[in-house]
Amino acid sequence: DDLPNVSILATGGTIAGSASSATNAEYTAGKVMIDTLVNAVPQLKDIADVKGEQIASTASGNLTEQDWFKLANRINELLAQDDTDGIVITHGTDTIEETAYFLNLVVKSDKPVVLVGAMRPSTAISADGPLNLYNAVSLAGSESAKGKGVMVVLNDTIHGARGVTKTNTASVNTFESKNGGPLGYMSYGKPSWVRQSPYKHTYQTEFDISDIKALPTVDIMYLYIETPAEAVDYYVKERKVDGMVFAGSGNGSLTTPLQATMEQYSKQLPFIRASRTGSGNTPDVSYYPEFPGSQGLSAQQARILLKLALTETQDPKEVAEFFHKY
Ligand SMILES: NC(=O)C[C@H](N)C(=O)O
Repeated sequence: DDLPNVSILATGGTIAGSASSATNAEYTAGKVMIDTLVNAVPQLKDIADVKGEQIASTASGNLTEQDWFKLANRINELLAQDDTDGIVITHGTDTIEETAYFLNLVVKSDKPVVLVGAMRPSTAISADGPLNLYNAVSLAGSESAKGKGVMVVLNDTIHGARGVTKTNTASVNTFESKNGGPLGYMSYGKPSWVRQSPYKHTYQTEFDISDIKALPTVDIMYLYIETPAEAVDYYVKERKVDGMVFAGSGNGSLTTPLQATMEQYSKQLPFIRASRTGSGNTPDVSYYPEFPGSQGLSAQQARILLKLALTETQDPKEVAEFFHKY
């Protein structure tokens, strides 16, 4: 047949969750294996030739950098083959925005890569996973999804990896694309597009993890009234971080004591200013010359870019430039 070949790489999450009844709010994530999820949506065979692989089976907060390497290397291997047209990754929604952005920076192909999850477990009344999976497989096999970067699909919406974030603990409409809006929408497998990302991604990026065994250590500190400045000493001296991201207040503001402590280390390692507000720009500003803004990236996405930037350069000024490109 001339259906597209789509590989589904499964990692767990609520889409593979199972509860004791169809109305129980408590469930175990990552219980149901990929073949069962695929068999639950027989319509998939009308839109693609689907192959499934189990990469992990967990709630997404438990995924590790080693899982990311496994996933990224497998995706690059599959997409290099002529008989793979696109990839779907089933994933828990809690951290889907982190894996999506990581893959957006390290996948070396313009073929579609789509992450998909669900807010209701597979056993629930009106489970959202089956239609989300149908949309994801269809999108991964779509010619028009090529070159758009890694995408996240839930609730009939196509989000680009940069800026997508979970905004609600329970709603099926939890995902939003901050600072720009979604790339498009899905209607029973049919994509329609409204924008493109102006940032570099996938086949355009300079990052290459194929020979890397571990990424530099980057942690996040969250700012609030009376944030202990000595926590910075702990991260630098005890944790021995290679860089740090601050979820600052407002557009990446710091407290005066925090700024003073950070300045002691600013020649040694980069500190990036993100925001705890959840949206809006975090620009470079003249009053914090040593501390570049994340340019609107959330702290958790800025951490990933900083890790990858540190594989290319240790120079804080050069690191800062990556935040304007990606
Ligand atoms: N809706 C979900 O998928 C949440 C789940 N705890 C996870 O991220 O694995």
